[in-house]
Amino acid sequence: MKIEVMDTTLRDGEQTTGVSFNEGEKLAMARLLLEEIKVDRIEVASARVSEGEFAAVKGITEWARKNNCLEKIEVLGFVDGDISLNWIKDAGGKVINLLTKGSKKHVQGQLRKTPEQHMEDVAKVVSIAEDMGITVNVYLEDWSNGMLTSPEYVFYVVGELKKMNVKRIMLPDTLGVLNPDQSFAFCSDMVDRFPDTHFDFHAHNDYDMAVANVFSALKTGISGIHTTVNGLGERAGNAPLASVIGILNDHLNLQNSLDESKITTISKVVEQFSGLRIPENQPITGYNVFTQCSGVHADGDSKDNLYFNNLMPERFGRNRRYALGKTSGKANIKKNLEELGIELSPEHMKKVTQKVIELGDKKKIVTIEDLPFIIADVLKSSSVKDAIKIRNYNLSLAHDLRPLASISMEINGKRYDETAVGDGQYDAFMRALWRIYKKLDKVHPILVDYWVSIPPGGKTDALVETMITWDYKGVEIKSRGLSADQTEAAIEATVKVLNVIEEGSLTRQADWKEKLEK
Ligand SMILES: CC(=O)SCCNC(=O)CCNC(=O)[C@H](O)C(C)(C)COP(=O)(O)OP(=O)(O)OC[C@H]1O[C@@H](n2cnc3c(N)ncnc32)[C@H](O)[C@@H]1OP(=O)(O)O
Repeated sequence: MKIEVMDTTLRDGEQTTGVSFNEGEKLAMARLLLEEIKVDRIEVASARVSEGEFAAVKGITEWARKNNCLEKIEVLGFVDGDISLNWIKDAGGKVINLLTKGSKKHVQGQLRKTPEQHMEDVAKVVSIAEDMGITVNVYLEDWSNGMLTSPEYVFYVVGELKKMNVKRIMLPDTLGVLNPDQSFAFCSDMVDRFPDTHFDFHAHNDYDMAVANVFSALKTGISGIHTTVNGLGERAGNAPLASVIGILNDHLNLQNSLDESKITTISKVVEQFSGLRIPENQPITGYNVFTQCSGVHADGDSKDNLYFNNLMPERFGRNRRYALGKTSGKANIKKNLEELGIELSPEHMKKVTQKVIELGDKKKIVTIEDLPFIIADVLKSSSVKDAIKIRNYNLSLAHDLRPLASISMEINGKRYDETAVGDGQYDAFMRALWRIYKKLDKVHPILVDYWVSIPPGGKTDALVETMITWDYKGVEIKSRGLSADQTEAAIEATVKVLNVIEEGSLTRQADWKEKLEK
């Protein structure tokens, strides 16, 4: 049996706090959902809401008419005689998803009607719809609570609906109260009592069980399910389309029309339009869910794809990535280097790995974009010895006070301490450093240029590369440092140049270059 998927990103998804789609955005999403993802139906709005919503529905129905898919465009409407129906008709719609009450509590408490009166009102709307040539699907709002507290009412309502010209009956867990066992039991009950009825199940994620509930509901033989892109929707949202695709294809093997390779595109589009970021660990669509962080996993992948599951990223138009950080080993780094087309000697590989782990200790993740900087940094410093070491430093920055630096350093095994103020933290650091040099009667290089960059796409927590140009006895030298912190990167570049100077009596520019760029 083929499962029908109705996506309600444009209606329930828009009921997410703070989310409002404009006319153009709604049309773009409608087209992507129907043309690219190939969902069977979409619910695009609630009737009567606003002029903007009317224009949006009109835009979608005009496009759908030209593309022969008007029956796939659905609009939620109310039990209000012909008001919602006229709104839908004027907007060019052909399908109403009629919001009826699925629990006794709601019919009595909100509409203040008896079940019989409610059914009379519903029958009136269905009959008007028939005259207007509008297809009727019916929501049993609060159906899950109806099954928990007034099942006889639910069975009465469905019995009445079966006498009317209703195409589908939609079973919403409106308040997201069900668990998978209850979803299975209640959907089974509906399917058994009312055979030959098209039932859709509509989950909400209040207990983080929307996808699990969809899984259980689909095992009962219901005909369709509702989803939203990125799990948008009222309160905690609905069942995310991407996760539902995963369980339909991998756990239930149920026939469906969805093209999973396009799911990443629509997720990103909806992320942009809704302004709600996809959590980085969101299954299938999250930025990091196809990233292996641990070195052991990367090693296993290289040997025999030992750490892959069925959710291969390529299915969803994505690639596997290997994170760089303190949990990454050689294998992770090798995978990244392969992607960049770089090969390193075992010795350099070891150094790069050490540097990545060291940086990972300070920063959560090192990205592939950081890697060329790290390699350049490690390779450039590999031929220089370590006669000068900064043991400790303390830099202070306070409002209305000049930055202060206290440093403790080692030169050829001897310790020196100094403190200085400066115009910035790095300036204070350098002044303290040069004081030590002055005491030792050592000539120090003069800073002539200071250049800072972050890898492309880097954020405020990205690695920073500092390139400093020095003049030492008339010779221009460049050194670079790399760190998550700009001042630390500058200090690293400084120590590097001091070590090169300390190492020998090189004076020719070519020699400097050779030392620093090897
Ligand atoms: C399953 C779901 O998520 S349901 C989502 C339904 N969609 C929406 O609510 C979309 C946004 N809503 C709106 O823009 C507005 O609520 C409108 C335009 C639909 C109606 O607005 P208003 O006329 O101002 O009414 P209000 O917003 O206060 O809604 C409450 C009224 O609707 C009635 N109502 C509630 N459910 C239904 C229903 N299924 N059918 C008909 N009337 C209903 C209530 O009884 C109440 O009527 P009353 O004022 O006579 O007591």
